[in-house]
Amino acid sequence: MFVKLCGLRTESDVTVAIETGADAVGFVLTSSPRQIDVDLAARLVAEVPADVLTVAVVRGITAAEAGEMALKTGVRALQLHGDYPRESFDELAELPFGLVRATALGPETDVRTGAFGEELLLIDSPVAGSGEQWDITRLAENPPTGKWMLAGGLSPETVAGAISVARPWGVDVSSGIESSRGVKDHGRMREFVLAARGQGL
Ligand SMILES: O=C(O)c1ccccc1N[C@@H]1O[C@H](COP(=O)(O)O)[C@@H](O)[C@H]1O
Repeated sequence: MFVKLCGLRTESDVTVAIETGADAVGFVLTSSPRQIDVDLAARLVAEVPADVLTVAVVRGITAAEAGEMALKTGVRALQLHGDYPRESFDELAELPFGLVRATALGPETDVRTGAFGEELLLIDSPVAGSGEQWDITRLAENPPTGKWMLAGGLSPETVAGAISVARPWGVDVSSGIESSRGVKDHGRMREFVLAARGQGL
């Protein structure tokens, strides 16, 4: 199970994420309690070994702005969160990082990974980064294909059950591994990765 830990803000967050064996780490560059600036993100990205995917997470800015920020940080992937159109992905296609299309599940959502040219698809709750759970049984009506990650209200306590219902390729979490909004709980980061890989208590 591919595991992404998102919203890291400090060197110790990054160190612990790497220790847990997480496959990917996310840095939020736009408005959020977890937002960090490009310079700090670049410093944290530089601490991450090559076998861990580094992801810049953005919402509510143009594709051009997102591409410029991602380039400055040196991340290997850019997560476009929200309703970015196909044209935004086309605009960013030649840049030297992969693209993650992050969207909530609606009746018209294209749930085929790669439909917009992205490498990974992320299906999230309607309010990204809120920690709110959503009805993942709806995925059965419109099952995603390819490499797709499940997010939205996951936690060490819920992730194993969510995986058994939704059968994603990977999982992504932010709120569920925090002690308070924006502050990562290193114990919960460890518990989450273990639980996602079926090694929880
Ligand atoms: O984490 C944020 O603050 C955030 C802000 C803007 C866009 C995306 C954001 N996070 C993404 O939301 C999910 C995690 O949600 P949850 O907090 O676990 O419910 C994950 O995809 C993050 O990349």
